[in-house]
Amino acid sequence: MSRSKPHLAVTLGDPAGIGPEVILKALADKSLTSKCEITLIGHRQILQQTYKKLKSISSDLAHPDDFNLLEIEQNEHLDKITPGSGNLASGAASFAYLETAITQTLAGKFHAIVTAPIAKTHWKAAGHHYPGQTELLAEKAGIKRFGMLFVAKSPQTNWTLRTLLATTHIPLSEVPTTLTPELLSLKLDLLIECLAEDFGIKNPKIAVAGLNPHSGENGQLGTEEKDWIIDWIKQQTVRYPQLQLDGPIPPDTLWVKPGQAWYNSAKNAHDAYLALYHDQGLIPVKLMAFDRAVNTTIGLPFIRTSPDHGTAFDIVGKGIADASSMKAALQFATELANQRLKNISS
Ligand SMILES: NC(=O)C1=CN([C@@H]2O[C@H](COP(=O)(O)OP(=O)(O)OC[C@H]3O[C@@H](n4cnc5c(N)ncnc54)[C@H](O)[C@@H]3O)[C@@H](O)[C@H]2O)C=CC1
Ligand SMILES: NCC(=O)COP(=O)(O)O
Repeated sequence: MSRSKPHLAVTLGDPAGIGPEVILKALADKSLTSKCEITLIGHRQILQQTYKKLKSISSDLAHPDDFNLLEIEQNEHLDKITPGSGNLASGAASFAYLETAITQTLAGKFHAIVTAPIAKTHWKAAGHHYPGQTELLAEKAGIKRFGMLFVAKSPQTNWTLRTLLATTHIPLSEVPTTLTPELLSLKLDLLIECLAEDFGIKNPKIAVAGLNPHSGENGQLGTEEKDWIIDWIKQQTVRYPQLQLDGPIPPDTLWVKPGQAWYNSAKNAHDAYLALYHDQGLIPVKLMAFDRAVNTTIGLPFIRTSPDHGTAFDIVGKGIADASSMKAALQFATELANQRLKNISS
């Protein structure tokens, strides 16, 4: 693949959700599309329906015919897709879009995949039992080390919030037993590699959240910190002498400094935050940056980014879906691809 601009595969996500809308809105932004080449992966009929429905209520909307489209041939259920309510048909379609994007990317056709959101329940209805797109990407790429990282740049201070989730789509009750020193070491290794390779941060400052209120208050409010998290943190500074690893920081106060860095001044903020479970990391991310955070899968042999939001079935067809996070996902994929191409050539 030799191109002057990164070539991005953009999957439509669940065709009954807001994916097609935020994609057409994002692609109307020429400052984005001039920096990359785009191939959409999905069904032309879905894009045309979205365009027809929204063109009178949404001023900034790209015409689907202006972009390359890799049409998915699997279309026997297409007439059963109802905008605003996903089902087996929309789950089967969104799965096929991503599968195709991965196969083509592994074959060297694209530098990066940008995915619109899917609904996990509809994948399940279609017989695809994955917690999310992340796990399908990892499985098809043949890797076991991967992580879900959220990245957002503050419009106020230009500071970048980076939050890695140690565990993702599992019930809260399974978090304490899923978290192990081995799992945390794997996620930390990935984070350190990613900070160096993609962000040029060689001596990172990383903060680790506690699991329990007040990080357990010396075992009174939970014992995981006392039992092993505190020791694990000490061991990592031996493994990585260049690393500043702070924690376990009580999970409520952990987010005070990133909040200050986001709105006011980046003094004393960390380069990245390791949250121990989904909502511990994503509530602050979405509070600060719902309109611009990007979900990226680290550890893959290719780039994958996605907006931070879901399918938003409740607002489909109203023309009110905000495309900023999709724009940020396209922008970030382009930046990462350029950075990696630069790393290869230097
Ligand atoms: N990357 C992905 O594929 C993701 C998929 N999901 C999936 O999405 C489905 C719905 O999940 P929810 O928890 O309801 O989250 P959601 O993000 O779809 O919606 C939450 C609320 O935010 C609003 N919203 C979301 N995106 C918006 C946008 N771009 N502009 C304006 N308003 C927006 C929605 O209308 C809704 O009120 C689930 O099946 C979930 O699995 C959720 C998050 C990420
Ligand atoms: N909450 C994040 C999310 O649902 C993203 O999942 P994935 O589909 O990117 O694995």
